[in-house]
Amino acid sequence: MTRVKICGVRSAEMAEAASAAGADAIGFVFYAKSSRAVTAMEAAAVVRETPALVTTVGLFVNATADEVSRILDCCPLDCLQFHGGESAAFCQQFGRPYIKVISMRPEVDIPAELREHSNARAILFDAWRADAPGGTGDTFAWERLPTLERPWILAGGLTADNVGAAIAQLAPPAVDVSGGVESAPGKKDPTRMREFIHAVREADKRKHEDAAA
Ligand SMILES: O=C(O)c1ccccc1NCC(=O)[C@H](O)[C@H](O)COP(=O)(O)O
Repeated sequence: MTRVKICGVRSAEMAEAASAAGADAIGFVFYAKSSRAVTAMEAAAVVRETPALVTTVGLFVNATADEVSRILDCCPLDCLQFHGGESAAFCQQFGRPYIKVISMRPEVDIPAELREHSNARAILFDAWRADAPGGTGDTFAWERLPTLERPWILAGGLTADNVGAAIAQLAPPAVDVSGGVESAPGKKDPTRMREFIHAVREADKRKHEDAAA
């Protein structure tokens, strides 16, 4: 079954709606320039209310170690996600599993990134844009993805309309969505979250049926 991460959750209501829709994980954006940014205290209040089996993920973009540690002091996140140029040594110092993002800029050296982050719990492939490190709603050319024998997550411009094709073509272990399940920047929409996860489950079902045929 394809796992689903909903990124950019800002309130207990959004977390509850994501969980009710069937999300496996929710992400909190600790990047002040984002319309989805939350403070450590805001995220901590949501994490306290999040059902036990939903994984909570904190996103950082070239934050300092002090900033990450201060957030972890008050917000018991399950996992960290790094969207900038962070080294493996930086990502591993917090004693939490981490997801490393590879932004698909034209010149990215994917094998080198994979080697550097060989201890990452998962690799997330996202679209690249010079003026924003993530959550852009842009897709990228999926044929650029490497074949991987380790956990990875597909992100970048996913919606209820294209996630089925992504699963059929690429069989990602997990998908990540933000803008595609919003009604306005930073506002997660319960109906869109349900539609997105329904599309994921339908694609999983088709894959299962095809494999059995
Ligand atoms: O969501 C943001 O605003 C954001 C800002 C800075 C770094 C990362 C950010 N989001 C990270 C995510 O994991 C998004 O879900 C991912 O980039 C996909 O976003 P979208 O294309 O809108 O589905």
